[in-house]
Amino acid sequence: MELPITFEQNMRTLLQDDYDSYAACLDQPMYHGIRINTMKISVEEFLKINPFHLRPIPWCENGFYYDETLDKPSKHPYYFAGLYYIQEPSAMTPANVLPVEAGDRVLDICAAPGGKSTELAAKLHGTGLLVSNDISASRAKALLKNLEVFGAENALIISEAPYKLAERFHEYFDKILIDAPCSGEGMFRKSVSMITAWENNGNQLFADLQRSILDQVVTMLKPGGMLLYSTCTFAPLENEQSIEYLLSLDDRLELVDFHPYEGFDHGHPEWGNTGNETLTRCARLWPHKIEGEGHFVCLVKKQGERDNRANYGDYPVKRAKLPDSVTEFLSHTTHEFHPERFEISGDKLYYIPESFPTVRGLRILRCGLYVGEIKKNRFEPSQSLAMALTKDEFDNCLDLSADDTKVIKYLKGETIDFDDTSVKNGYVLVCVDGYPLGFGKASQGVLKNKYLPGWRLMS
Ligand SMILES: C[S@@+](CC[C@H](N)C(=O)[O-])C[C@H]1O[C@@H](n2cnc3c(N)ncnc32)[C@H](O)[C@@H]1O
Repeated sequence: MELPITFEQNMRTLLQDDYDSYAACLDQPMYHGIRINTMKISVEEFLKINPFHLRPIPWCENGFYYDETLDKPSKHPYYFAGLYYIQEPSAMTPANVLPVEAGDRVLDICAAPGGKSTELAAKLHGTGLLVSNDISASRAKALLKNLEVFGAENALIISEAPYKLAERFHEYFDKILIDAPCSGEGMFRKSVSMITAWENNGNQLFADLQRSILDQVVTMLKPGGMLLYSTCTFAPLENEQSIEYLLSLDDRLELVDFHPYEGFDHGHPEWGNTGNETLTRCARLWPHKIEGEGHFVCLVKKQGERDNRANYGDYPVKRAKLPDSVTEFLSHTTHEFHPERFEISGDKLYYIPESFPTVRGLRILRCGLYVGEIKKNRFEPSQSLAMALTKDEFDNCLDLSADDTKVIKYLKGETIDFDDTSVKNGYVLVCVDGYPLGFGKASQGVLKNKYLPGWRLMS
């Protein structure tokens, strides 16, 4: 692969004798992975129904390599059921390393399109709060979709500049992930357009951006909380030196040693400016040392006592009496809903997470779970509700097997005929091998398609 001369010189300086094996590996095919959504299915259960050629990714319990010459996971119905996320293997490390606990308030500040947020949501498993933010409104829409497909109910999806969040969320979060915008030197094998972008932008532009994000993020972390910084680039200016900058912002911050996986390199104090030996606690993933494209990852703790009692919500839910049409619909599901957390906004019904902040004035894409639309005398359940349910939680399901041609027809938005006599007229939760895909409306063996038009399978 032809690399920019300056980049090559930089890498030769960093890698020295290893440079040739790095350059040679760029001519090999890249690695592809899927990460199982443990909120919907355990790894063990997935492996029982797995249709792909999988191999475990050593550093991620729920991550697997697939064979892209044989497998097309983005076309499989299980993808539409949210059973996994397609992700470059080394990019699985950050959300895997951040020790998210049940009930945590978690911020993912550069979250789109959701590769890490979907795993953070799975780790929270419906507890606590996930605030997923991305400054790009268009990218935040993809983030929203991916979190909805995953079945996340407890997410607040925002598109704001970090300073706007810092004004609102002082020492608010238990865990923060900063998957920083970067020069993407670990993406060259994935896309040659990244090489052109590198030539146009260089490293300094991103180093400045990273520092401006770190300035804000550090004030939002609770004492006793942890933050994880990651990039998919190799330049010390955007890695060790960004961390030196971060550590200079607050005396309470210190690097945490996390389990060193085989093949991971440590951070390099000699590539920084301060000689801080604890930089060895960072991890570097190199594409010539592991089966992945490369990453930089480090975990930082803010010393102090963590006050978990502060994890209450201050969101003033405007409790409204639910219309009969909603109550009737909800009588068909055993999904756990606390009546005091429903909110009606216009004709839309939302279910607000327990720990929820006041969000007025922020550019919000979603507050909690969008449950559905209240029409004149009826209620239309949403696609996101279907994705948040399990098959057992709805009393009228049409369960199809993955190789049934009706599944693809359903995903394409077509009306389907069925002969399952146990399916009653009215709303039906359509499932593939027991995992929900969306709703339909049945009448005498014909299913009117309610799969969200924007999500439909195109080819
Ligand atoms: C490396 S990507 C994030 C990838 C994402 N974490 C994932 O795993 O799917 C960096 C993201 O940072 C966003 N970004 C750039 N500048 C930002 C800023 N000042 N504040 C928040 N997000 C920013 C970009 O829009 C981009 O989506």
